[in-house]
Amino acid sequence: MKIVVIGSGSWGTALAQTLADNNQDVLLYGVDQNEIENINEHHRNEKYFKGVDLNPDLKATNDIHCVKDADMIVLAVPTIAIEPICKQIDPLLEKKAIIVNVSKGFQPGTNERMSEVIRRTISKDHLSSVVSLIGPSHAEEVVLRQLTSIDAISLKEEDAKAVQELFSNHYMRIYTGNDEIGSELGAAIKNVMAIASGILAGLGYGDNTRAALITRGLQEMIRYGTHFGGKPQTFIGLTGIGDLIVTCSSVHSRNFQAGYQIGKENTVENFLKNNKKTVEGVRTAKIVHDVAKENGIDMPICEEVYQILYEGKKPEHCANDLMIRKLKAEF
Ligand SMILES: NC(=O)C1=CN([C@@H]2O[C@H](COP(=O)(O)OP(=O)(O)OC[C@H]3O[C@@H](n4cnc5c(N)ncnc54)[C@H](OP(=O)(O)O)[C@@H]3O)[C@@H](O)[C@H]2O)C=CC1
Ligand SMILES: O=C(CO)COP(=O)(O)O
Repeated sequence: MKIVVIGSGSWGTALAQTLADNNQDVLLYGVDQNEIENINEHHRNEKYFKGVDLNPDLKATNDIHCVKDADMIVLAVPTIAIEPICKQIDPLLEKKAIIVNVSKGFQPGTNERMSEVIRRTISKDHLSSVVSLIGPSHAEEVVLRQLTSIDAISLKEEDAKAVQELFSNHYMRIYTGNDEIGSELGAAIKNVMAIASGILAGLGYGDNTRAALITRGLQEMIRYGTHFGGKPQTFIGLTGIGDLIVTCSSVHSRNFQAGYQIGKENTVENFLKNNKKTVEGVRTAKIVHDVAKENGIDMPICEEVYQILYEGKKPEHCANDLMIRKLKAEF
C-alpha cells in the first residue's frame, strides 16, 4: 500500500513515523520547505519536537502530486484546512483511496463533521471510504513511542480493519468501530471541555473540580452526541471518556494550555490576540453553542466556555454560575 500523510505538523509527523516504524511505504507531505529539509536531512521536526530523533526511514516532500497513486491518504491538518485540501487533491487522484481523517472538530459555516466534509468534497470515483483515526493520543507521546490506544472508525468495516493493521504495533494498539457520529462528536466536544478544564486549573482549582468537570462534561457529550444519532456506549470508549481524560488532564493539550492562560489571567483577551497554535476547541465552542441552542440541548459547561470566548464573560464568574444553578438529581 502506498500511503501519503498530508500535514507535517505534530500529529502528521507522529503518525507518519508510526507507519515508517511499521515498514510501510509512507511519504509525509508538508508546505514548509524548512520542515521538509529538517526531516529528510536531519531526521528531526524541531518546530514541533525539539531534540527528538525521528525514524530515519521517514521521508517528506512538498510536492502534492505524490497523492496521485496513493492507496491511503491521511489528512493531518487542522479542521479549517480539510475542505481546501480535499478540493486540492481530488483532481490529482487517479484511483480510489481510503481517506483517513484525524482532525477533531467541525466545518465552519456548515457545522459538518469531518467525515461529511470529506465525502462531500472527494468525488465517489476517488473515495473507497473515510476512516476516522481518533482517540486519546498526544503527538508528543506517540513520537516517543509511548503506549497508545485509539480507534479506526468507518462505515466500511474492511477499511477500518486495513487502517487498524497498518498502524498497530507494540506501542500503538488500534481498535475498530463504526459509530462515526458518536465518535466524531465526542472527539470534537472534548476539546471544549479541555479548555474548561484548563480555565479551572488556571483559576486555581484542583483535582475535585477536574473530576467533576470530566464527569459532567461527559454527560454533555452524551446528550449532544445521542441527540444526533451517536450510540451511548461510544462515549465510554476511547473517543469519548478516553479522549476527554487525556485532554482535560494533560499539559501537552493545546486546548488545556489555552484554557489555563485564560483562567490564570481571568480574561480571554491576550489569548485571542496572541495565539498561533491549533486550538480546535475555540471554533468548536461556538458551533456547539449555536447547534445546542437550536436543538434545545442542555450544555451548561459548553455554554460558559462560549460566554468566556465570545462574550467576554469573566472566567471566575462562569465557575461560580455553574455551581449556583438550581440543584437537581445527577441522572
Ligand atoms: N497534536 C496532537 O496530539 C493531535 C492532534 N489531533 C488533531 O489533528 C489535527 C491537526 O493537528 P496538529 O497536527 O496537532 O496541528 P499542528 O498545528 O501541529 O500542525 C498542522 C499542520 O498542518 C499544516 N497545514 C495547515 N493548513 C494546511 C494546508 N492547507 N495544506 C497543507 N498543510 C497545512 C500546518 O502547516 P503550517 O504550520 O506550515 O501552516 C502544520 O504543519 C487537529 O484537528 C487536531 O485536533 C488529533 C489527535 C492528536
Ligand atoms: O486530541 C488530542 C489528544 O487526543 C490533542 O489535544 P490538543 O489539540 O488539545 O493538543
